[in-house]
Amino acid sequence: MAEPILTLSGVKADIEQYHILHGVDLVVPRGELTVLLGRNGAGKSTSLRTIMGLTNLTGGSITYQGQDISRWPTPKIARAGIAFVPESMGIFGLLTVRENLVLAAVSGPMDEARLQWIFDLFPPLKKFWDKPAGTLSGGQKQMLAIARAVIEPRDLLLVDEPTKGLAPAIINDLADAFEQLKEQQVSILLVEQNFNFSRRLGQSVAVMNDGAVVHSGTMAELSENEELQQELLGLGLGAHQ
Ligand SMILES: Nc1ncnc2c1ncn2[C@@H]1O[C@H](COP(=O)(O)OP(=O)(O)OP(=O)(O)O)[C@@H](O)[C@H]1O
Repeated sequence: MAEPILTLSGVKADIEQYHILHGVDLVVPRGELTVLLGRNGAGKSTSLRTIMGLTNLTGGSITYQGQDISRWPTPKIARAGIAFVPESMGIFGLLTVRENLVLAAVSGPMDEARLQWIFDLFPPLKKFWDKPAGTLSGGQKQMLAIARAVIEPRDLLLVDEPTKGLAPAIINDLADAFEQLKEQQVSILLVEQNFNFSRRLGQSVAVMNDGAVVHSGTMAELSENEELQQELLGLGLGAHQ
C-alpha cells in the first residue's frame, strides 16, 4: 500500500448533543482512490465534514501529509490542499459554467493548461461554457462541482456521493472521468452507496456502520467476496445495485 496522505485515528465527532462518530479509523493512501461505503446514516458524510473542520471533532486525531490538522479551521485545511465536493455540490445555478470556475480559482486567473485538462476530463463543461449552471443535467452539475474543486492543484479530493440521483449512462460518464483522475494519481476519498460504481473505481475501501469503520482493505478483496458484501452492506448475493 502507498504511504498515507490522510489518517484518521479514533475520530469522534458530535452534532449538537448527538455523538455521531464513535472512533473512526481510516487510512487514505496517496495517489489512490479510496471508497467509503456504508448504509444511510452510517456517518460517511459526517466523516468528510469532520476532515474539513466543518463538524466538531471531540476526540482522536486527523493527520494530513504528516501534520495534525485536527483543530485547524476549515479555510486553513482547504489551503493546505484538501478539496471538498459536498453532496449539495455548491455550484451557482444562475452563473455560467465559466463564471463558476472563475470564482473557484481563488489564487488568480485560471491556468489555461489546467482548464484544458478539465475539458478533457469533462467535455460537457466546454460545450456548455457560457450556459447557466442551473440548466445543466444532474451529471453535468456534478462534473462542474468536481471541476471547481480541482481548478487549482489540490493534493486530496473528498467527494460525497457523486452518483446520487443520476441515470446509469451518466454514472458511466462520471466513472470515466474518475478513471482519468485515478490514472493521474490524484488522491481521492469517495463516499458512495452505489456498489458497482465503487467497485469499478476503488483501490482501497472502508465500510462504516454506526459511526465507526467496521472493515477496511482492498476493493479487490471485497469485490470478490459476496458474503462479506452481504454482511457489511446488506447487498443480496449476486444482486449488485
Ligand atoms: N444536523 C444533524 N443533526 C442531527 N443528527 C444529524 C445531523 N446530520 C447528520 N445527523 C445524523 O448523523 C448520522 C450520520 O449521518 P451522515 O449524513 O454522516 O450519514 P451518511 O453515512 O453520510 O448517510 P447518508 O448517505 O444518508 O448521508 C445519522 O444518524 C444522521 O441522522
